[in-house]
Amino acid sequence: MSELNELEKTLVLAAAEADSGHQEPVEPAETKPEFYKNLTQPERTTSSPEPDTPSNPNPKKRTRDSLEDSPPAKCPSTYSNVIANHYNQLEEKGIQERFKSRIVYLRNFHNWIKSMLINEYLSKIKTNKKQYNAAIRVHDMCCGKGGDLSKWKKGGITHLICSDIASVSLEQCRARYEDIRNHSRDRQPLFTTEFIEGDCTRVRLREKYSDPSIGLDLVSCQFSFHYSFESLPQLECILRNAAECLQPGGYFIGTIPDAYELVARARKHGSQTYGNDVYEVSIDFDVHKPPLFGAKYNFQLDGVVNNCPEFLVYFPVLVKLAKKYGLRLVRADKFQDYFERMKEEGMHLLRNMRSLEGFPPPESCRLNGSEEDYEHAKEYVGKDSRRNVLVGTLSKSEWEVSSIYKTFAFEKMKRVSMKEDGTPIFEI
Ligand SMILES: C[S@@+](CC[C@H](N)C(=O)[O-])C[C@H]1O[C@@H](n2cnc3c(N)ncnc32)[C@H](O)[C@@H]1O
Repeated sequence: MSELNELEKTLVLAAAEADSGHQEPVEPAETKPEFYKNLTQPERTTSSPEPDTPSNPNPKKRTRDSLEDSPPAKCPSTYSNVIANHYNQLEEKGIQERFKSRIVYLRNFHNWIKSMLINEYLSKIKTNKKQYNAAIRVHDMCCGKGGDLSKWKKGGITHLICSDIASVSLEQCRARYEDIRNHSRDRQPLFTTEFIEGDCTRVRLREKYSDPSIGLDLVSCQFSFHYSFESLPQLECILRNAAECLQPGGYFIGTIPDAYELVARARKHGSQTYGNDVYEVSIDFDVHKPPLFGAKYNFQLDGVVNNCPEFLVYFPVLVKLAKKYGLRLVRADKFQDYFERMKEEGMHLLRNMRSLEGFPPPESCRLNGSEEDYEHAKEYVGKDSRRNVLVGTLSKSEWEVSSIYKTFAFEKMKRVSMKEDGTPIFEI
């Protein structure tokens, strides 16, 4: 059996072991037909609804010309400062420190997922460009400290807009970019950049672009989109930011926690708080009646105290509302399914990025987790008749975290006409 198959099998095994309760989708309480009606009939909705109680989006009749051109939604000031402060205060850890972390392979594995997702959609964009070497313009929305800069470099893009609410992270991103540029020995010039500090759930970012008429090919929002589900106006605002400068055929991609998974685990454990030695989720809403917006929970990873609230992303609402902004869902995959689909193509990168832990560990090394965390790998190796079989895996605890997440990709539709009231109509 090839090494490739071994890796696959072991990871699949880990997934099965860490079965996180694949249950029937959990329907939030407020999937009211009127709400959907309003989402499907843009002319009857408002771009600035009443500050919502999550269960009552309370749409009013729209007064502005078009959904895309309406002003940023007004929403109550709630958690944005808390979130910005949290990220501003995060310590910048060196590579050595990061490598000692209990969740080093989990972080690397998530980085691999992001790399594969970015490559997948950059490849589609390049294929669709008629002109060889055509410019590729990207917006890394909620870019953080610039963890994806090297991915953009490898992807050969032309221009990158980096935006984030946390000024300290954005400065670190800028410094990282300068560092890459100063150390770049490539003959090809590195992509150009612009950095925008702002809350993408409350501010129209286009007004801050150096060229507001820019046509973007890709908008990427990694591990951040869920912050927008605090309220309907915030979701509307981020969707408009994602969509309005995308060219038809361009993509909006990202990674988010899967609401079904978070709620199903709470129900399975019969508790608002659950987790293992590397993560803990504390849910702040009724898991039997989750609201559409503002379903707040706390996600703590690797024992780091975290008072930063996160919000459940109810995916069907995202898909419905995205259509209003001309975004059509292309696909969404749980991380384990995305891995299944991409593992062969990404096997080389998986190794290079050290995204899996070797089992059994080499003599001089210790396992990252406890012995029980590798029972699945032990069992697998034990069943193999060959001697000295080495497999790549994630510890069960880390896999339980990874299997919470999913990828998504939307494509920007062509705007074909406009209703009398200015509502755009997109090609389906
Ligand atoms: C988990 S980090 C992810 C950073 C980066 N995308 C990555 O994958 O490495 C989440 C980021 O989202 C940013 N963020 C959260 N809410 C935001 C908002 N409303 N507007 C802009 N950025 C936001 C945070 O400041 C933080 O940098």
